[in-house]
Amino acid sequence: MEIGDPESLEDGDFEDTASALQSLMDFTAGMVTPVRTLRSRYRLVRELGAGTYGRVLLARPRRGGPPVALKLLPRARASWPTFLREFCVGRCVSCHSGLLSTLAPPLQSPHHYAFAQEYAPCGDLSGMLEDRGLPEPRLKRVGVQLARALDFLHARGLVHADVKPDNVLVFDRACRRVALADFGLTRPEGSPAPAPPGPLPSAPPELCLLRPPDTLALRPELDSWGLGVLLFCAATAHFPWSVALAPDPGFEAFAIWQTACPQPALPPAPWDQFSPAAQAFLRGLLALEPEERSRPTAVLDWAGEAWLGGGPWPEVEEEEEEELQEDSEGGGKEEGAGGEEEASLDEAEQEEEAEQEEEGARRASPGTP
Ligand SMILES: Nc1ncnc2c1ncn2[C@@H]1O[C@H](COP(=O)(O)OP(=O)(O)OP(=O)(O)O)[C@@H](O)[C@H]1O
Repeated sequence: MEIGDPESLEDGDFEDTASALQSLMDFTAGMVTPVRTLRSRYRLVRELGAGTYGRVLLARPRRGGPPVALKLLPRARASWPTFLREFCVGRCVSCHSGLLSTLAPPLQSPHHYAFAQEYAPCGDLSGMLEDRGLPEPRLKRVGVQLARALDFLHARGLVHADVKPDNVLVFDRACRRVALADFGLTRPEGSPAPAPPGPLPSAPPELCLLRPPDTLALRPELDSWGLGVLLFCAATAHFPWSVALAPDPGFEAFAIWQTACPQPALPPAPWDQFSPAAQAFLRGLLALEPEERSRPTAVLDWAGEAWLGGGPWPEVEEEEEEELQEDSEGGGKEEGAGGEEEASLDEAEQEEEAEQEEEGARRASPGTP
């Protein structure tokens, strides 16, 4: 069975998905290409970002072709199965435009595991939200694309488990294409999820309440909550709370609104800046009880309605004007599209240099351990 086959996963069968993924990982283990240095394959241009587990570099394949985002997992921190799982999940879901494509072959150098992914020229969504939220047309595009992407993952028995603005990559400033990335925590539905290492604003209450060593079986409802928080962030440029637990004041006000019976005529701030349609789907995605939560595709039912107050939105004029502006400034252009100087040595290159030097030294003195 392939994990990309929804027919065989009608019941979201954990055993089937987990064993299919394990088989794929076993097979892929024999295909990981050893390289003496990553620079033999790629020209490393600059760092795109860094996360908990690794770093991502803009890189140009030496064989030619478009620039890629090279994800490096230091072998000192990432285990072999962790690397294989992230690569295999990424490959399996690469056919969906709302999920970032992972490119073969996976590589291992003396210090890193690595694989390439398609490069998103506009970076991640959190970078677009520094000052203000997205205007309505872009917000809707983000919501619709991510709802479909999550539905695709869930239909294959997988739970992303890390839906947040940092993990949404943007290909153009109008958000005509965005893709969910970072499959480092993606697991078959039903897998045990540990308590988060610290308070996370995108984690649902059931995960925030978990105390080590307890675990929680991963369900798609975890991603529904992540999508609800993400859409709030995309609209307002803020998280609704620091953590989804009392006594966080933002969360308490929301929880009182969610459970009030009868419902008050007006929602509390900041939820009152959303239209009644958006309030309805956000309350569904952010239901406090996981079993009452809407599927991500609930967003699609409301795509024809206004989501924000303050409209009407001059969609065509606004977007076209901005795109023209970007074109004239060269924004969204393929970066490193040939002819550029190789970047001065950054940290990753220095590491690679060190690898080469170490190896040279070992060869020069064969008796040294
Ligand atoms: N394909 C890409 N194109 C452009 N930028 C990227 C790409 N992939 C990653 N980045 C940038 O690098 C950052 C870190 O990437 P990623 O989330 O994959 O790393 P991570 O170590 O798994 O992070 P986390 O701590 O969230 O687990 C992203 O938030 C983004 O800013």
